[in-house]
Amino acid sequence: MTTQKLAKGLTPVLNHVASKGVVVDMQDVFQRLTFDTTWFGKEKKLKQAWETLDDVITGLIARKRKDLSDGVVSKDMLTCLMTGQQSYSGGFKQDDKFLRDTILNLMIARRDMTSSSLTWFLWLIVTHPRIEEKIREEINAVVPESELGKPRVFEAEDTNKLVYLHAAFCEALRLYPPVPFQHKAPIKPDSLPSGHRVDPNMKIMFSLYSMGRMETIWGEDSCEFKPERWITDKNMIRHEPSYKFLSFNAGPRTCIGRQVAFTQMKTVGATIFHNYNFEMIKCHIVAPNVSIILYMKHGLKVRVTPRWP
Ligand code: HEM
Repeated sequence: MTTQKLAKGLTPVLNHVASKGVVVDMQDVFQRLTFDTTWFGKEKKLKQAWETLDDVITGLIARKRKDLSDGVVSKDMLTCLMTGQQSYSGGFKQDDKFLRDTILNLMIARRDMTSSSLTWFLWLIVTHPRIEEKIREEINAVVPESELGKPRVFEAEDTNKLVYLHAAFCEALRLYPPVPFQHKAPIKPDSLPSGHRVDPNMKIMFSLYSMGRMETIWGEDSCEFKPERWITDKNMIRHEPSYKFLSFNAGPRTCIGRQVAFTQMKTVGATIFHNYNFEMIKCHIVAPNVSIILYMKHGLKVRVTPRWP
């Protein structure tokens, strides 16, 4: 699913729930949106599911290999991986098992991380009206005058100038990292900067969730949702080192989908806040679940109303 389709796929669903006046779980909507796996039924055994995925992915790789040998070169991630372009693959050609695992990773990573981020982001914005207003002001400034006050689906190109929206996503990811904790093991005995000795039998756990809220890392207002902290005096996104802002991991296994994720999230963010108002359901409890992905335990139940007739 391309970035544009992601935002386009959302509007018919939201128009429908708005017209019926029903309560909708936006976490569920975002999860369905970001991963189209209807062909991969829940009742299937894991082995069968793996074989199906294997067949599909092997077919994709074979088709791409034929395209490449016929001289058809397109600008997608699989082409980059297969032709060994530096930015995606580290500059060497990949074997089929590596390609298959990477494609699977891309499919799964996309669904879980992006839908988790969108869910927390939406909740944070709806519960911070001042920030919601600023996001809408910024969105209005990029909409051509002839299209103001009308429904609109945003595309990747529209989102380049949305600095405040980008900052709001960074801030949501800082406070609610979709991967809330990680572990690493040293390949040989070593000592940490703290002086603690570590060896290959040990696993070092660290909590990204806690690190995103530590005063020693982010300052006294570390627990506040404040997109402004990400914006420089020149109205650009402030660069934070990946070992400080760890939501995309750091080092050699860092997320390769970071830019794609921001573009997708911004097209969805701009589209939903331009077109709809969201109202939280009273008494609905928003709480994180205990899992390797930071979902909302009870989903995100809201009512949706269109902003334009
Ligand atoms: C907000 C959205 C996203 C977040 C927060 C995120 C975060 C992460 C994190 C923390 C890892 C490291 C996982 C680990 O070491 O166990 C990772 C890896 C990865 N991500 Fe993302 N990701 C996001 C979106 C995406 C998207 C949209 C794609 C694909 C287009 C993607 C592709 C990948 C891949 C392929 C890896 C594995 C890299 C490797 O192991 O070499 N991610 N991501």
